Amino acid sequence: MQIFATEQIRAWDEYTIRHEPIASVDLMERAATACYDWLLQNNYKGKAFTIFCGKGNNGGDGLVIARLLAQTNHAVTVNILEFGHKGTVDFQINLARLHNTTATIRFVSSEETVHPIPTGDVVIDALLGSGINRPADGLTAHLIQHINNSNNEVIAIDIPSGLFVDHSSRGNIVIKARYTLSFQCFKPAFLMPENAAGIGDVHLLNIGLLPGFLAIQDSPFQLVDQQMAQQLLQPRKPFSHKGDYGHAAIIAGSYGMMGAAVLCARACLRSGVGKLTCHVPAVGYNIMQTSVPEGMCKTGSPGENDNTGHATQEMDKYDTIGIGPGLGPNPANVSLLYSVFEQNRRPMVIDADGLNAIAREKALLNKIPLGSILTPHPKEFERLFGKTANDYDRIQLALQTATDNNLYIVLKGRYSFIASPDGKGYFNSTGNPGMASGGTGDVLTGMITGLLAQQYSPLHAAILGVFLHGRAGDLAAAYASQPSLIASDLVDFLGQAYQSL
Ligand SMILES: NC(=O)C1=CN([C@@H]2O[C@H](COP(=O)(O)OP(=O)(O)OC[C@H]3O[C@@H](n4cnc5c(N)ncnc54)[C@H](OP(=O)(O)O)[C@@H]3O)[C@@H](O)[C@H]2O)[C@H](O)CC1
Ligand SMILES: [K+]
Repeated sequence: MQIFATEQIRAWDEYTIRHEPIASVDLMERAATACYDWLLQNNYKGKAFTIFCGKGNNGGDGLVIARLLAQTNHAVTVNILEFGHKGTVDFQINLARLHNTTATIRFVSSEETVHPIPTGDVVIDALLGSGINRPADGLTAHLIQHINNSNNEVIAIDIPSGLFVDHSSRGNIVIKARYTLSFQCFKPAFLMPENAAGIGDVHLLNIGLLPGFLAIQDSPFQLVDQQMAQQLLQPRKPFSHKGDYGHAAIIAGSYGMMGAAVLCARACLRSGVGKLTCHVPAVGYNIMQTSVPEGMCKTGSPGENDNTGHATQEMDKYDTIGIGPGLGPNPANVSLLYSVFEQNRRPMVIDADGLNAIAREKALLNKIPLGSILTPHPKEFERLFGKTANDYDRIQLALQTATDNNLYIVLKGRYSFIASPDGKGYFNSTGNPGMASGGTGDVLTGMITGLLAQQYSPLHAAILGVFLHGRAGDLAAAYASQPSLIASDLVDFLGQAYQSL
């Protein structure tokens, strides 16, 4: 699914108006009716509503919702924020239509004319939508704060008022919504952690914008959804053997952190790899052989209770390598990476302490095999590439770094972001907060490594890996719960995640 910026959303509206064809006021009716239907289907039937409208088309949506609610015997009060002009044409048409209903209409022209919001009323926020072009200030900001301070439940239409669609809103005064009812496609603002406090749960409503637009409009950002993941999945061949699915190596683990190696290796196996060799220090030999019997195991100094030595011979024989989970903050990681990068020039996966070693020894960045996948969480990303002012800048920096170094960067988070060297970015749609616990990243590294070994391209391995990882988390959380979810569950549910595609 494409993710569009403000101008593209506007262009899609216009395309639909022209080609369907449909009058813009009727498209507004359709959008607002979708919101009204959502309210009735989600236990808001019979409630009282206080609706705040600006004088743009977002406000117009609010007026239509008000009319539909009033016509079905809901108590509705509409507060219209005076912008000092008459409002858009569709706003005016719908204001005239609203006058014929039982809705109470008030105009808010100063702080003195702001009424308290009755306790228990559901607030609909239709002050500002995608037409916002500056931070809310003055009376607009006052109204937003008034709504936020009321403790009433707020449902934002299209986007919480005050939030910019496609650039940072840091410092803005923004509506804090319980739900955001938005139209047709995700907006970049919904995917940024910095906006988490305002957007609540986002529900996308289909308002019938014409799909033909998607063929003529490219977007640098896409949402990885079921359809995209399905298209990437390669079926297994009927007459195949383990040699057809690649030989992966996992270089991981240290004293006290062998669990990371186990999780990573088990995830790699479950992803469908043909053969796996685990490179761990001697201290972890028994652990690996017992916990991951399907994998082979190599240690740096066999027989010794050695914490540091990872075998580095014959690295070139692997189709790919996943390196980093649980290596620990060991200075020897730097020379380990030099050795691995020198011997094997195929795309590989680098995570955790592998990334931290590169952050320490920046010269390693130029040695990484082209097309490799880096999987940092935000802190690791910062150590590697520096601080950014906001989430949008971080995404731009990830894209720039991916392009400059011919690498893929998987920036882990609620909507993990994959930066591709061609300048395109992919936000993953699966996953849940239950996955915010130790070891889930090690599982992801194992999965992507396994997919790379099976000859998925780096981009496809990264996309499918993050999608399946999140899906496994969603299935595990549905089976038990989010708080109880642990990284091993992701490995256990990976089979069902594949099945769900
Ligand atoms: N397909 C769809 O997505 C549909 C969306 N619809 C709805 O339309 C809005 C977008 O409507 P638009 O009229 O373009 O914009 P807004 O209503 O968001 O804003 C209107 C004007 O407000 C002014 N503005 C901008 N920023 C501020 C601010 N910080 N404070 C005060 N006023 C502000 C600005 O005008 P100026 O002349 O003052 O610059 C805006 O133009 C979309 O969000 C949907 O809700 C349609 O219903 C159809 C389908
Ligand atoms: K809004």
